[in-house]
Amino acid sequence: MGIIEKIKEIEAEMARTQKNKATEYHLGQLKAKIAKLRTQLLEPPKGSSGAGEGFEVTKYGHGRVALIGFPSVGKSTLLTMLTGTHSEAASYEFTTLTCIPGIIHYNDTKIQLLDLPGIIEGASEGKGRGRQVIAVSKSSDIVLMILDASKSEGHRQILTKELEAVGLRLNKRPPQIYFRKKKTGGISFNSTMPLTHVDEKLCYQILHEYKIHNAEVLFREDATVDDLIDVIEGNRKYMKCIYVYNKIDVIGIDDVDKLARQVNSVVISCNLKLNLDRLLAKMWEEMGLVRVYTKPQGQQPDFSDPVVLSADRGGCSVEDFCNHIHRSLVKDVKYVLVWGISARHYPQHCGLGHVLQDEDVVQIVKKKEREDGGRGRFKSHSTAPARISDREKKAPLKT
Ligand SMILES: Nc1nc2c(ncn2[C@@H]2O[C@H](COP(=O)(O)OP(=O)(O)OP(=O)(O)O)[C@@H](O)[C@H]2O)c(=O)[nH]1
Ligand SMILES: [K+]
Ligand SMILES: [Mg+2]
Repeated sequence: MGIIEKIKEIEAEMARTQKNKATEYHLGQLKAKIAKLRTQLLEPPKGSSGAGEGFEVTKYGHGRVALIGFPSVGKSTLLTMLTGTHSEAASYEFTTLTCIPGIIHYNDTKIQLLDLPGIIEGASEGKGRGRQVIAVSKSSDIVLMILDASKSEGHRQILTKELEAVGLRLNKRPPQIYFRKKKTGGISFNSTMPLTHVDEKLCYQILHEYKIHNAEVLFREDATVDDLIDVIEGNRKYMKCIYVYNKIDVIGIDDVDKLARQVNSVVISCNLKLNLDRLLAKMWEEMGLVRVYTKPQGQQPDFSDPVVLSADRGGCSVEDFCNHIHRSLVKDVKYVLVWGISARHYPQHCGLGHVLQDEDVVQIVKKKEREDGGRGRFKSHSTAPARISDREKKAPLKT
Protein backbone atom coordinates (compact mmCIF):
# COMPACT_ATOMS: atom_id res chain seq x y z
CA MET A 1 0.00 0.00 0.00
CA GLY A 2 1.28 3.46 -0.89
CA ILE A 3 1.57 6.35 1.54
CA ILE A 4 -1.45 8.15 0.10
CA GLU A 5 -3.64 5.06 0.45
CA LYS A 6 -2.49 4.66 4.05
CA ILE A 7 -3.45 8.28 4.78
CA LYS A 8 -6.84 7.76 3.14
CA GLU A 9 -7.45 4.64 5.20
CA ILE A 10 -6.67 6.38 8.50
CA GLU A 11 -8.81 9.36 7.50
CA ALA A 12 -11.68 6.98 6.83
CA GLU A 13 -11.19 5.35 10.22
CA MET A 14 -11.24 8.78 11.88
CA ALA A 15 -14.45 9.66 10.08
CA ARG A 16 -16.04 6.43 11.34
CA THR A 17 -14.94 6.99 14.93
CA GLN A 18 -17.29 8.92 17.21
CA LYS A 19 -15.72 11.83 19.00
CA ASN A 20 -16.00 11.44 22.77
CA LYS A 21 -13.90 11.17 25.89
CA ALA A 22 -13.38 7.44 25.37
CA THR A 23 -12.09 7.73 21.80
CA GLU A 24 -10.00 10.87 22.29
CA TYR A 25 -6.75 8.94 22.86
CA HIS A 26 -7.29 6.75 19.85
CA LEU A 27 -8.10 9.75 17.63
CA GLY A 28 -5.00 11.57 18.85
CA GLN A 29 -2.89 8.57 17.91
CA LEU A 30 -4.44 8.43 14.43
CA LYS A 31 -3.69 12.13 13.95
CA ALA A 32 -0.05 11.50 14.80
CA LYS A 33 0.05 8.59 12.36
CA ILE A 34 -1.25 10.82 9.55
CA ALA A 35 1.23 13.58 10.41
CA LYS A 36 4.10 11.08 10.17
CA LEU A 37 2.91 9.79 6.81
CA ARG A 38 2.54 13.33 5.44
CA THR A 39 6.09 14.12 6.47
CA GLN A 40 7.23 11.00 4.61
CA LEU A 41 5.30 12.17 1.58
CA LEU A 42 7.17 15.47 1.62
CA GLU A 43 10.60 13.91 1.48
CA PRO A 44 11.92 14.61 -2.01
CA PRO A 45 12.24 11.52 -4.22
CA LYS A 46 15.74 10.02 -4.25
CA GLY A 47 18.09 11.66 -6.73
CA SER A 48 16.02 14.83 -7.16
CA SER A 49 17.35 18.23 -6.12
CA GLY A 50 14.71 20.37 -4.46
CA ALA A 51 12.17 22.36 -6.41
CA GLY A 52 12.23 20.70 -9.83
CA GLU A 53 12.63 21.84 -13.40
CA GLY A 54 11.15 25.24 -14.18
CA PHE A 55 10.82 26.03 -10.48
CA GLU A 56 14.41 26.78 -9.50
CA VAL A 57 14.26 30.55 -9.36
CA THR A 58 17.08 32.41 -7.63
CA LYS A 59 16.07 34.65 -4.76
CA TYR A 60 16.34 38.30 -5.61
CA GLY A 61 15.58 41.57 -3.82
CA HIS A 62 14.56 42.22 -0.24
CA GLY A 63 11.71 39.75 0.03
CA ARG A 64 9.83 37.06 -1.82
CA VAL A 65 6.07 36.77 -2.33
CA ALA A 66 4.31 33.76 -3.89
CA LEU A 67 1.02 33.81 -5.78
CA ILE A 68 -1.02 30.74 -4.90
CA GLY A 69 -4.45 29.86 -6.22
CA PHE A 70 -6.69 27.67 -8.31
CA PRO A 71 -6.29 27.82 -12.11
CA SER A 72 -7.52 30.92 -13.95
CA VAL A 73 -8.12 33.15 -10.95
CA GLY A 74 -5.85 35.83 -12.47
CA LYS A 75 -2.42 35.15 -10.96
CA SER A 76 -0.51 35.80 -14.17
CA THR A 77 -2.58 38.86 -15.00
CA LEU A 78 -1.70 40.24 -11.57
CA LEU A 79 2.02 39.52 -11.97
CA THR A 80 2.06 41.35 -15.27
CA MET A 81 0.24 44.35 -13.77
CA LEU A 82 2.40 44.67 -10.65
CA THR A 83 5.83 43.92 -12.11
CA GLY A 84 5.71 44.71 -15.79
CA THR A 85 7.16 41.27 -16.48
CA HIS A 86 4.88 39.52 -18.93
CA SER A 87 3.38 36.24 -17.81
CA GLU A 88 1.03 34.57 -20.27
CA ALA A 89 -2.62 34.89 -19.25
CA ALA A 90 -5.57 33.20 -20.95
CA SER A 91 -9.09 32.01 -20.27
CA TYR A 92 -8.12 28.33 -20.18
CA GLU A 93 -6.85 26.54 -17.05
CA PHE A 94 -3.16 25.71 -16.50
CA THR A 95 -1.87 28.44 -18.79
CA THR A 96 1.13 28.84 -16.50
CA LEU A 97 3.27 25.72 -16.11
CA THR A 98 6.43 26.97 -14.40
CA CYS A 99 7.51 29.60 -11.90
CA ILE A 100 7.71 33.10 -13.42
CA PRO A 101 9.50 35.76 -11.35
CA GLY A 102 8.88 39.50 -11.52
CA ILE A 103 10.03 42.46 -9.43
CA ILE A 104 7.86 44.95 -7.58
CA HIS A 105 9.55 48.28 -6.85
CA TYR A 106 7.94 49.62 -3.70
CA ASN A 107 9.15 52.09 -1.04
CA ASP A 108 12.70 52.01 -2.41
CA THR A 109 12.85 48.24 -2.00
CA LYS A 110 12.68 45.40 -4.49
CA ILE A 111 10.29 42.57 -3.85
CA GLN A 112 10.35 39.38 -5.88
CA LEU A 113 6.89 38.25 -6.93
CA LEU A 114 6.46 34.69 -8.15
CA ASP A 115 3.71 33.58 -10.51
CA LEU A 116 2.99 29.86 -10.22
CA PRO A 117 0.82 27.23 -11.88
CA GLY A 118 -2.68 26.87 -10.49
CA ILE A 119 -3.04 24.22 -7.82
CA ILE A 120 -5.99 21.90 -7.37
CA GLU A 121 -7.49 19.78 -4.65
CA GLY A 122 -5.08 16.95 -3.95
CA ALA A 123 -2.02 19.14 -4.60
CA SER A 124 -0.54 18.09 -1.26
CA GLU A 125 -0.57 14.49 -2.51
CA GLY A 126 1.29 15.52 -5.62
CA LYS A 127 -1.60 16.20 -8.02
CA GLY A 128 -0.75 18.61 -10.83
CA ARG A 129 2.34 20.64 -9.96
CA GLY A 130 1.25 20.72 -6.32
CA ARG A 131 4.56 19.64 -4.88
CA GLN A 132 6.64 22.17 -6.78
CA VAL A 133 4.23 25.01 -6.09
CA ILE A 134 4.22 24.20 -2.41
CA ALA A 135 8.02 23.98 -2.25
CA VAL A 136 8.32 27.44 -3.83
CA SER A 137 5.66 28.85 -1.48
CA LYS A 138 7.63 27.63 1.51
CA SER A 139 10.68 29.50 0.26
CA SER A 140 8.83 32.82 0.21
CA ASP A 141 8.25 35.35 2.97
CA ILE A 142 4.52 35.71 2.50
CA VAL A 143 1.81 34.14 0.38
CA LEU A 144 -0.86 35.93 -1.61
CA MET A 145 -3.74 33.49 -1.95
CA ILE A 146 -5.52 34.61 -5.10
CA LEU A 147 -9.23 33.78 -5.18
CA ASP A 148 -11.92 34.34 -7.77
CA ALA A 149 -14.45 36.63 -6.08
CA SER A 150 -17.25 35.16 -8.19
CA LYS A 151 -16.53 31.58 -7.12
CA SER A 152 -17.44 29.68 -3.95
CA GLU A 153 -15.96 30.66 -0.60
CA GLY A 154 -15.16 26.95 -0.26
CA HIS A 155 -12.09 27.43 -2.47
CA ARG A 156 -10.30 29.29 0.28
CA GLN A 157 -10.90 26.41 2.71
CA ILE A 158 -9.80 23.76 0.20
CA LEU A 159 -6.57 25.62 -0.52
CA THR A 160 -5.89 26.26 3.15
CA LYS A 161 -6.38 22.53 3.82
CA GLU A 162 -3.98 21.59 1.04
CA LEU A 163 -1.34 23.95 2.41
CA GLU A 164 -1.90 22.74 6.00
CA ALA A 165 -1.45 19.16 4.84
CA VAL A 166 2.10 19.98 3.79
CA GLY A 167 2.99 21.80 6.98
CA LEU A 168 2.22 25.40 6.05
CA ARG A 169 0.43 27.32 8.78
CA LEU A 170 -1.16 30.51 7.53
CA ASN A 171 -1.59 33.54 9.80
CA LYS A 172 -0.89 31.52 12.92
CA ARG A 173 1.85 31.77 15.48
CA PRO A 174 3.75 28.70 16.67
CA PRO A 175 2.06 26.89 19.58
CA GLN A 176 3.32 27.93 23.00
CA ILE A 177 4.64 24.50 23.87
CA TYR A 178 8.19 23.93 25.05
CA PHE A 179 9.46 20.57 23.84
CA ARG A 180 12.89 19.06 24.22
CA LYS A 181 14.01 15.51 23.57
CA LYS A 182 16.41 14.06 26.11
CA LYS A 183 18.66 11.02 26.36
CA THR A 184 17.33 9.71 29.68
CA GLY A 185 14.96 10.58 32.52
CA GLY A 186 11.61 9.62 31.02
CA ILE A 187 8.94 12.11 30.11
CA SER A 188 8.20 15.16 32.21
CA PHE A 189 4.87 16.76 31.43
CA ASN A 190 3.92 20.18 32.81
CA SER A 191 1.68 23.11 32.08
CA THR A 192 1.42 26.70 33.25
CA MET A 193 -2.38 26.66 33.07
CA PRO A 194 -5.33 24.23 33.16
CA LEU A 195 -5.53 22.21 29.92
CA THR A 196 -8.82 21.30 28.29
CA HIS A 197 -7.64 19.47 25.13
CA VAL A 198 -4.60 17.44 26.13
CA ASP A 199 -3.74 15.56 29.31
CA GLU A 200 -0.64 13.71 30.42
CA LYS A 201 -1.86 10.34 29.13
CA LEU A 202 -2.69 11.69 25.68
CA CYS A 203 0.68 13.46 25.48
CA TYR A 204 2.48 10.20 26.43
CA GLN A 205 0.56 8.34 23.80
CA ILE A 206 1.47 10.82 21.05
CA LEU A 207 5.11 10.78 22.07
CA HIS A 208 5.00 6.99 22.14
CA GLU A 209 3.72 7.03 18.55
CA TYR A 210 6.90 8.95 17.68
CA LYS A 211 8.96 6.49 19.73
CA ILE A 212 10.01 9.31 22.05
CA HIS A 213 10.47 8.05 25.60
CA ASN A 214 12.59 10.79 27.15
CA ALA A 215 11.51 14.39 26.80
CA GLU A 216 10.49 17.57 28.55
CA VAL A 217 7.09 18.99 27.58
CA LEU A 218 5.71 22.26 28.95
CA PHE A 219 2.39 23.65 27.76
CA ARG A 220 2.35 27.44 28.06
CA GLU A 221 -1.16 27.69 26.60
CA ASP A 222 -4.27 25.53 26.31
CA ALA A 223 -3.01 23.91 23.10
CA THR A 224 -4.60 21.07 21.10
CA VAL A 225 -3.34 17.66 20.00
CA ASP A 226 -2.68 19.12 16.54
CA ASP A 227 -0.52 21.83 18.11
CA LEU A 228 1.45 19.22 20.02
CA ILE A 229 2.01 17.18 16.84
CA ASP A 230 3.16 20.35 15.03
CA VAL A 231 5.74 20.98 17.73
CA ILE A 232 7.00 17.38 17.70
CA GLU A 233 7.22 17.29 13.89
CA GLY A 234 9.13 20.58 14.09
CA ASN A 235 9.03 21.16 10.31
CA ARG A 236 6.05 23.50 10.18
CA LYS A 237 6.35 26.82 8.42
CA TYR A 238 4.40 29.73 9.88
CA MET A 239 3.60 32.29 7.20
CA LYS A 240 1.56 35.41 6.70
CA CYS A 241 -1.09 35.08 4.02
CA ILE A 242 -3.21 37.76 2.38
CA TYR A 243 -6.47 36.58 0.80
CA VAL A 244 -6.81 38.45 -2.47
CA TYR A 245 -10.23 38.37 -4.10
CA ASN A 246 -9.80 39.19 -7.80
CA LYS A 247 -12.43 39.88 -10.47
CA ILE A 248 -14.68 42.01 -8.26
CA ASP A 249 -15.81 43.66 -11.53
CA VAL A 250 -18.12 40.70 -12.11
CA ILE A 251 -19.90 40.61 -8.73
CA GLY A 252 -22.33 42.97 -6.97
CA ILE A 253 -21.26 45.71 -4.59
CA ASP A 254 -22.82 43.98 -1.56
CA ASP A 255 -20.72 40.88 -2.14
CA VAL A 256 -17.61 43.00 -2.63
CA ASP A 257 -18.32 44.72 0.65
CA LYS A 258 -18.70 41.39 2.48
CA LEU A 259 -15.39 40.04 1.13
CA ALA A 260 -13.55 43.27 1.86
CA ARG A 261 -14.56 43.14 5.52
CA GLN A 262 -12.91 39.77 6.19
CA VAL A 263 -9.62 39.79 8.07
CA ASN A 264 -6.40 39.66 6.05
CA SER A 265 -8.39 40.16 2.85
CA VAL A 266 -8.08 42.60 -0.03
CA VAL A 267 -10.52 42.85 -2.94
CA ILE A 268 -9.16 43.79 -6.38
CA SER A 269 -9.90 43.79 -10.07
CA CYS A 270 -7.00 43.40 -12.47
CA ASN A 271 -9.23 44.21 -15.41
CA LEU A 272 -10.36 47.54 -13.97
CA LYS A 273 -7.08 48.17 -12.08
CA LEU A 274 -9.08 48.49 -8.86
CA ASN A 275 -7.43 48.59 -5.42
CA LEU A 276 -4.00 47.37 -6.55
CA ASP A 277 -2.34 50.13 -4.50
CA ARG A 278 -4.20 48.91 -1.41
CA LEU A 279 -2.93 45.39 -2.11
CA LEU A 280 0.66 46.63 -2.33
CA ALA A 281 0.29 48.62 0.89
CA LYS A 282 -1.11 45.59 2.71
CA MET A 283 1.65 43.38 1.32
CA TRP A 284 4.30 45.86 2.49
CA GLU A 285 2.75 46.06 5.94
CA GLU A 286 2.64 42.28 6.37
CA MET A 287 6.24 41.82 5.22
CA GLY A 288 7.45 44.03 8.06
CA LEU A 289 10.55 45.23 6.22
CA VAL A 290 12.69 47.80 8.02
CA ARG A 291 14.49 50.39 5.88
CA VAL A 292 17.53 51.97 7.48
CA TYR A 293 19.33 54.90 5.85
CA THR A 294 23.04 55.21 6.39
CA LYS A 295 24.37 58.65 7.14
CA PRO A 296 28.07 59.04 6.49
CA GLN A 297 29.75 61.43 8.91
CA GLY A 298 29.34 65.01 7.74
CA GLN A 299 27.16 64.00 4.80
CA GLN A 300 23.56 63.53 3.80
CA PRO A 301 21.99 60.10 4.10
CA ASP A 302 21.10 58.54 0.78
CA PHE A 303 17.33 58.27 1.08
CA SER A 304 17.00 56.31 -2.13
CA ASP A 305 19.19 53.40 -1.10
CA PRO A 306 18.21 51.87 2.26
CA VAL A 307 19.71 48.88 4.03
CA VAL A 308 16.67 46.60 4.31
CA LEU A 309 16.28 44.44 7.41
CA SER A 310 13.56 42.11 8.58
CA ALA A 311 12.73 40.63 11.97
CA ASP A 312 11.90 37.29 10.32
CA ARG A 313 15.05 37.24 8.23
CA GLY A 314 18.09 37.97 10.33
CA GLY A 315 16.77 40.62 12.71
CA CYS A 316 16.70 44.42 13.01
CA SER A 317 19.33 45.30 15.61
CA VAL A 318 22.18 47.74 15.04
CA GLU A 319 24.45 44.68 14.89
CA ASP A 320 22.33 43.16 12.09
CA PHE A 321 22.50 46.51 10.30
CA CYS A 322 26.32 46.60 10.56
CA ASN A 323 26.63 42.99 9.40
CA HIS A 324 24.55 43.88 6.41
CA ILE A 325 27.06 46.55 5.38
CA HIS A 326 30.13 44.46 6.08
CA ARG A 327 30.85 41.33 8.13
CA SER A 328 33.93 42.82 9.75
CA LEU A 329 32.35 46.18 10.59
CA VAL A 330 30.92 45.27 14.01
CA LYS A 331 34.29 45.02 15.76
CA ASP A 332 35.18 48.60 14.74
CA VAL A 333 31.93 50.17 15.94
CA LYS A 334 32.14 52.34 19.04
CA TYR A 335 28.47 53.28 18.97
CA VAL A 336 25.93 54.60 16.50
CA LEU A 337 23.79 57.72 16.31
CA VAL A 338 20.15 57.10 15.52
CA TRP A 339 17.43 59.40 14.25
CA GLY A 340 13.86 58.16 13.71
CA ILE A 341 11.09 56.20 15.40
CA SER A 342 13.34 53.95 17.47
CA ALA A 343 15.22 56.93 18.99
CA ARG A 344 14.02 58.49 22.24
CA HIS A 345 15.70 61.77 21.29
CA TYR A 346 17.63 62.95 18.25
CA PRO A 347 20.21 61.68 17.77
CA GLN A 348 20.32 58.87 20.30
CA HIS A 349 23.64 57.18 21.10
CA CYS A 350 22.98 53.46 20.74
CA GLY A 351 24.85 50.19 21.10
CA LEU A 352 24.80 47.07 18.94
CA GLY A 353 21.72 45.65 20.66
CA HIS A 354 19.46 48.59 19.86
CA VAL A 355 16.50 47.56 17.68
CA LEU A 356 15.93 49.75 14.64
CA GLN A 357 12.61 50.69 13.07
CA ASP A 358 11.46 51.43 9.56
CA GLU A 359 12.96 54.65 8.13
CA ASP A 360 15.53 55.18 10.88
CA VAL A 361 18.73 57.04 9.99
CA VAL A 362 21.98 55.66 11.38
CA GLN A 363 25.46 57.14 11.59
CA ILE A 364 28.21 54.76 12.62
CA VAL A 365 30.89 56.11 14.94
CA LYS A 366 33.96 53.90 14.80
CA LYS A 367 36.51 53.32 17.52
CA LYS A 368 39.38 55.86 17.50
CA GLU A 369 37.38 58.13 15.28
CA ARG A 370 36.41 61.64 16.28
CA GLU A 371 32.71 61.92 16.95
CA ASP A 372 31.07 64.45 14.74
CA GLY A 373 27.45 63.68 15.50
CA GLY A 374 25.19 65.43 17.91
CA ARG A 375 25.16 68.64 16.00
CA GLY A 376 22.67 67.31 13.52
CA ARG A 377 19.63 69.10 12.36
CA PHE A 378 17.48 66.67 14.32
CA LYS A 379 19.12 67.48 17.64
CA SER A 380 16.56 70.11 18.47
CA HIS A 381 13.82 67.47 18.42
CA SER A 382 13.65 66.71 22.12
CA THR A 383 9.99 65.72 22.06
CA ALA A 384 8.50 62.26 21.43
CA PRO A 385 10.17 60.18 18.72
CA ALA A 386 8.71 60.55 15.28
CA ARG A 387 9.21 59.25 11.80
CA ILE A 388 11.67 61.15 9.66
CA SER A 389 9.21 63.17 7.63
CA ASP A 390 9.36 63.51 3.88
CA ARG A 391 10.19 67.18 4.38
CA GLU A 392 13.14 66.31 6.60
CA LYS A 393 14.30 63.74 4.07
CA LYS A 394 14.54 66.44 1.44
CA ALA A 395 16.08 69.09 3.69
CA PRO A 396 19.86 69.10 4.13
CA LEU A 397 21.23 67.40 7.24
CA LYS A 398 24.05 69.55 8.63
CA THR A 399 26.54 67.24 10.24
N1 LIG B 1 -13.41 39.75 -15.20
C1 LIG B 1 -12.12 39.65 -14.89
N2 LIG B 1 -11.33 38.75 -15.51
C2 LIG B 1 -10.03 38.68 -15.15
C3 LIG B 1 -9.48 39.56 -14.16
N3 LIG B 1 -8.17 39.25 -14.02
C4 LIG B 1 -7.92 38.24 -14.88
N4 LIG B 1 -9.02 37.90 -15.59
C5 LIG B 1 -9.16 36.87 -16.64
O1 LIG B 1 -9.09 35.58 -16.04
C6 LIG B 1 -8.52 34.65 -16.97
C7 LIG B 1 -7.39 33.89 -16.31
O2 LIG B 1 -6.33 34.78 -16.06
P1 LIG B 1 -4.86 34.26 -15.81
O3 LIG B 1 -4.04 35.44 -15.41
O4 LIG B 1 -4.38 33.44 -16.93
O5 LIG B 1 -5.12 33.32 -14.54
P2 LIG B 1 -4.06 32.37 -13.80
O6 LIG B 1 -4.51 32.29 -12.39
O7 LIG B 1 -2.69 32.80 -14.05
O8 LIG B 1 -4.36 30.97 -14.52
P3 LIG B 1 -3.41 29.66 -14.66
O9 LIG B 1 -2.05 30.07 -15.01
O10 LIG B 1 -4.07 28.88 -15.72
O11 LIG B 1 -3.49 28.98 -13.31
C8 LIG B 1 -8.05 35.48 -18.17
O12 LIG B 1 -9.01 35.34 -19.19
C9 LIG B 1 -8.02 36.90 -17.63
O13 LIG B 1 -8.25 37.87 -18.63
C10 LIG B 1 -10.35 40.52 -13.55
O14 LIG B 1 -9.97 41.32 -12.71
N5 LIG B 1 -11.65 40.51 -13.95
K1 LIG C 1 -5.47 30.81 -17.12
MG1 LIG D 1 -1.12 31.80 -14.89
